[in-house]
Amino acid sequence: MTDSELRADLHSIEPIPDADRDSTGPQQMWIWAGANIAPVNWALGALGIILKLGLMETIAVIVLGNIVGCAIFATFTVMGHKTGVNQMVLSRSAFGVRGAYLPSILMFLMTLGWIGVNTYFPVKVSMGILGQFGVPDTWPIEIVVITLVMAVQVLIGIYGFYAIRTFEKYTVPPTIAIMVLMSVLAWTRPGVVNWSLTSSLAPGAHLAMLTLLTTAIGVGWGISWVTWASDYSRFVPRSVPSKSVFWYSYVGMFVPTVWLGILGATIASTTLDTDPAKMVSAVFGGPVSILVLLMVLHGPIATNILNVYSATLAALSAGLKFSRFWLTVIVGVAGYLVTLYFIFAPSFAKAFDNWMISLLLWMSPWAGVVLADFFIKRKGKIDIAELYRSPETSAYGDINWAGMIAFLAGLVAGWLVEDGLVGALQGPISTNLLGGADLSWLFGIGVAGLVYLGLGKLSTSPSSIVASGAGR
Ligand SMILES: Nc1ccnc(=O)[nH]1
Repeated sequence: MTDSELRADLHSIEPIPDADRDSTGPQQMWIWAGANIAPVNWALGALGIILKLGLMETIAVIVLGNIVGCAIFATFTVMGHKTGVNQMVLSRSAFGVRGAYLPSILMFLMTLGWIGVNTYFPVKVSMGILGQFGVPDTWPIEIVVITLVMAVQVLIGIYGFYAIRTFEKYTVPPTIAIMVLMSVLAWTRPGVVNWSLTSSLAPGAHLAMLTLLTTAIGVGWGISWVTWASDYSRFVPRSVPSKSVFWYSYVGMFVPTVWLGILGATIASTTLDTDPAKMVSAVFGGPVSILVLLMVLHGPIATNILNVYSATLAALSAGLKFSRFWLTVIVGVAGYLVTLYFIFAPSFAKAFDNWMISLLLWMSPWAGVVLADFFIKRKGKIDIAELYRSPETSAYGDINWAGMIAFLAGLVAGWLVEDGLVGALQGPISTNLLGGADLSWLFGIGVAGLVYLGLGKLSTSPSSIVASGAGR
């Protein structure tokens, strides 16, 4: 596959010209719904049960957390819609042209990790279903399944936005139908759900776990998508109001995330296990399992095509210039490694929690800085041409130290009040003063945003001059 074959249907990181901005609100909704009708979203709910919350409170954490988290996410889609620019180039206005290389590289690496995370579940479920047909669950067969799933998702992903939105538009509605069928089966059959499951934790540990899971599976889920948001909303024309971009993206992310989280929690309430293969074979047999297999295989593809596409944009935004061929190789290899890590980890639930908590640690302060810069400091007005000038000449500067310092401050603040499952992710304030509560996402965003605005008041950086003369 060469660059020229793809160029026609693929934009890079330049602003999308008005003539090419032909996406719609509903398409944005299908994109985010598709990305979240993924089996990994079952894990969100199952995680609450495995880490010993009761069923109803797990459901409450998922619902209430996502009301907030999806709003934070949807706010970021507005940025791309207003400017036509992808998320990582947009963050140059807060971090400087080369300063933004830092989040771009973090975003690139994290995205490769997600590809592996998303591949774990479908591989496990496929093995469970194949097992019902007599195929043994051995590691060579797992490797074959991982390879097939990885190959398809990487191929679609490198085709870019137009392939993605068309794929999601047609595949998401039937997938939703399967999701509904699964839910009806799971929720109406006797013995599948233990509705009265309550927490076995002592009161103090219980409260700490509620806050930890609010970060990991509640508010954190929406935040975990913010660095992708504008990459897709930049294709929606200016004639569509930003408000409708916000709401379509919100609903697209909220509904499947919450729904599948609840489905995962309810099934886990009796299996008490996150092993998705066990979850599926415990509840669905025969022909239904084939449908479930289809949904399960669709999920990672729908998610990972976004990951592959946005990983490319992040790499380009970091100034890296490598061919699509090498990108594909890197993506494939990294995806394999992370998938293997999860498959061989003794506890998927704990590995997944560590993954979520540690990536939110940098994403929350990043989000705080970017929100404060775009919506408060610049009031939504960006001088787009300046984002693309050389580091020496751009009005946004080479490295904006206010952005960097605020990011670091938010990172430290978030860590101090974080309480993950391993020592490195347990901050002293949380363990010593807060009884183990985790408030990392909130302090990460809040402290980073406030420090950024505070530093802006102290100095008149070149960028604040541009803000007043903003144009498009
Ligand atoms: N939560 C996620 C964010 C980004 N990519 C994913 O695959 N998942």
